[in-house]
Amino acid sequence: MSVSNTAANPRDPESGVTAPDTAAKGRSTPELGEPVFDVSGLSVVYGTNRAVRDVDLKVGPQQITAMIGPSGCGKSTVLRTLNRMNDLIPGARVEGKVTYHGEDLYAPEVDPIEVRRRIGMVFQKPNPFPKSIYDNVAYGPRINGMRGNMDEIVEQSLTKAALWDEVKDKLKDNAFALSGGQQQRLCIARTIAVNPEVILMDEPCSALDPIATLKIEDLMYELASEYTIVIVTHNMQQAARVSDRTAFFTASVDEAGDRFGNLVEYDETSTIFSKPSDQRTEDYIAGRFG
Ligand SMILES: Nc1ncnc2c1ncn2[C@@H]1O[C@H](COP(=O)(O)OP(=O)(O)OP(=O)(O)O)[C@@H](O)[C@H]1O
Repeated sequence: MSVSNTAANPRDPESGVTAPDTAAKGRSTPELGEPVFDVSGLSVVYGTNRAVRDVDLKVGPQQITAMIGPSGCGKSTVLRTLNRMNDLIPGARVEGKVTYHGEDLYAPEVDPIEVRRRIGMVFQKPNPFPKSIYDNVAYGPRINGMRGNMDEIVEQSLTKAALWDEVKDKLKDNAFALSGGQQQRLCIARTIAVNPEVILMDEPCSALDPIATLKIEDLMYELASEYTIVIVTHNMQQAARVSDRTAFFTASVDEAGDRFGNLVEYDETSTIFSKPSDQRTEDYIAGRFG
């Protein structure tokens, strides 16, 4: 599959992309632009359970898209469809369409390993390898056979992950010696090191204290000038602070009594939080359920 990295940067005033006034952190919300992902009629089935149904969602380039909603409404499931992580779950089946730069992500000729290199993922709990800080970052480039100066790749990745200054004098130390917040930034550096275009984040701050959380949020904001970021978060304030667009999911019950997740509303974050069009979104934002 070919990948276009040439989309105009909506955060760059010189790029010709106009921005309406809104939003998180007092910055403008970029136009959606040419979608990186176009999800249509997406359902995910686990065994016989159609856990998520009929999701339509477009993710714009170099911006932060947040998925929020009550527990079990399918946020992580939908996130995993964006880099085919669901392939790794026995019994999971994806129906509908997910395109990445216009190409079917689930076409038979698409290599899921290559998909996961271009579309990286950061998980809820920091999960560094039991290796040195250096080797954690160098691991991906090495197994991908990337050429270039490894010291430079490691330094650049750690710098982009806002960790270089804290670890540059102890690169040979074991990654487990770092704090939780540092370990999560190391995992982000490890993701960046293989040169992805997209970073998916599944509740990346839920295991972190408030200060480490704010550092990761600042980092997300920095990274969004270069990467497309999709984040699942339980923390509504976090979605409001960092994201450009927010998708609100909920869990519904069908006629047969089966529970399923569905997308209620997707819009600019400022709209979702100030004038949502669906009562369920308003209730959730107001803390009336979920
Ligand atoms: N690996 C799996 N095998 C079977 N069912 C699963 C699996 N992962 C998720 N599900 C089911 O899919 C539904 C959606 O779960 P998912 O974890 O995507 O929701 P979520 O909104 O991310 O929840 P949370 O906020 O609690 O993490 C749930 O009913 C869950 O039980």
